[in-house]
Amino acid sequence: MAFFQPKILNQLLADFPVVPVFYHEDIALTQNVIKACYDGGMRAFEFTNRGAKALEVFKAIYPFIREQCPEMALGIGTIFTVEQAKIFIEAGADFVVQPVITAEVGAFCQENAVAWFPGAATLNEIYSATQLGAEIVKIFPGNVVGPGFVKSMKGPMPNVKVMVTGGVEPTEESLKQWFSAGVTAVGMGSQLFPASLLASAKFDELTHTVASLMKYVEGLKSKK
Ligand SMILES: O=C(O)C(=O)C[C@H](O)[C@H](O)COP(=O)(O)O
Repeated sequence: MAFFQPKILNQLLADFPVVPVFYHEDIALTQNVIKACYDGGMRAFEFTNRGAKALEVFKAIYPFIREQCPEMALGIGTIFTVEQAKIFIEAGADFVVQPVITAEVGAFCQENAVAWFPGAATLNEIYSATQLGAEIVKIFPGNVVGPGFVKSMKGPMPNVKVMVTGGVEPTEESLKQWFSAGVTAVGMGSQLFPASLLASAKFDELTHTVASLMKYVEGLKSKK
């Protein structure tokens, strides 16, 4: 059973609206990354199902998070099937992220009281996702559609909440553009965790970057 129920998770994303998206097969490195993100103020972490060791690493980071980062939710991304959703939910996933919409995955998450963030890149897909029960729809790939897409989409669908991922840059300018376009949250992966940073193991630097991004977003939200 998920530690964070969907309603609480959705609020957590709205309150801490920058979500790190990460995969690595090294458990210790992944734990260091998680702790750095937590210390910098992030409260939801998306680990992606992108490699053969995804389940093994997930099972190791779950207890680490519960012990060392008690206010952080752990989700699983890159889920396509119910079988995949099932094994990660059994391993403790608080939320399930998809690059696509699989209605059966949505239904399975709802039956198990786990927050579900399906991926959409068109208005039809966004609409379908909400009809299937998604409270926050992931817009992916963000760098392809751009902030203008979110702004225009909010015209006919002002109440739909979106989290954009894919190519989101960890800079103030990029955050300003996305949040002023109307996103509820953003996810960021490769640009927040460049290979050079992971190789140098400068986790203090990561905490510092995360803290300044979170502070900047807090400022953007309070201006609204
Ligand atoms: O597959 C999923 O379920 C995902 O969540 C996809 C990720 O959001 C992006 O791969 C992150 O993109 P970058 O920030 O460009 O690294």
